[in-house]
Amino acid sequence: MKIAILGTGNLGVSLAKGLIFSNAFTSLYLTKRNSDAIKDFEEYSKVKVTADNREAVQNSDILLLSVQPTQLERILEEIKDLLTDKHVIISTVTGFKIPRIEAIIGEDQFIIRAMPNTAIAVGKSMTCLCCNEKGKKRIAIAEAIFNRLGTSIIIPENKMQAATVICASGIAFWMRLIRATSQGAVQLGFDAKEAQQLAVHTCLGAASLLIESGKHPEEEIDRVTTPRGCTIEGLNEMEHNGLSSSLIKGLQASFKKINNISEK
Ligand SMILES: NC(=O)C1=CN([C@@H]2O[C@H](COP(=O)(O)OP(=O)(O)OC[C@H]3O[C@@H](n4cnc5c(N)ncnc54)[C@H](OP(=O)(O)O)[C@@H]3O)[C@@H](O)[C@H]2O)C=CC1
Ligand SMILES: O=C(O)[C@@H]1CCC=N1
Repeated sequence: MKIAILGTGNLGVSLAKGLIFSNAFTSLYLTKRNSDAIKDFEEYSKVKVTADNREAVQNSDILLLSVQPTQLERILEEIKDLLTDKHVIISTVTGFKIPRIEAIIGEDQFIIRAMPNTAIAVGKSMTCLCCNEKGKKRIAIAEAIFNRLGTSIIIPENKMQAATVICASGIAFWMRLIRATSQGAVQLGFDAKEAQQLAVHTCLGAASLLIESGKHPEEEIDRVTTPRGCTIEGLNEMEHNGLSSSLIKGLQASFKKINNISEK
């Protein structure tokens, strides 16, 4: 696959790392106006760094667009006359809906929206996908790419904002939960390094249990909570202080914000 990432910033760099470490391309163009900032990627074979989006488009088939929402229109205008039937356009841009993309480059393009997260750098992204009518013929390509770099599901476009909150912003939310666990572990006597190790591997264990078993979290919780034991004592104290409620409210606030941004 000849892939280009147009707009190699925070997410684009994560995408590039994931693609490089999974060796998932025959050539990879990375673009950025300040391309010097990502020059180091040229150390990898088959990777080309440039500020020239048009050169990248002409030499690639899969175009991953990963700029800020306010920057997407400009880049689409810049490349639209170069688009042919070989191109699959995959946008990770938040809130920039397919009809807006079609209004710039036309409906007769394979257009896919992807909402990955930065864990794509280590092949562990949860990525949600949707596409335009024509894109249905190429969605399997996007699935192949994102399944190699984690897990993907196809969803209707009207759920992409919610997916952004849960999966993309979700990385930040989980990081805070891990940090809080580490802080608690330090208070209980572990040094900072040990505390983080305990927190991340316990978090990984919890997620792995649910992935492998497909069970509801509460079923696994029941296995841990000894009657009158320390687990239920801790859980109830957390809930009295609003753990679940706080998380749900945070997700709702994030969702409200993303809808406001997208309307502008
Ligand atoms: N960060 C995340 O975890 C996630 C982000 N997203 C979405 O992905 C998109 C990218 O996010 P993020 O990586 O955080 O944003 P960044 O601002 O970090 O990256 C955008 C990059 O695009 C480059 N750029 C801007 N204009 C052009 C242009 N005309 N040609 C080439 N490159 C250009 C910028 O560099 P320069 O100015 O040098 O050109 C910058 O490095 C956003 O729409 C975001 O909402 C989605 C999921 C997760
Ligand atoms: O914080 C943001 O708005 C973007 C979208 C998801 C991740 N970063």
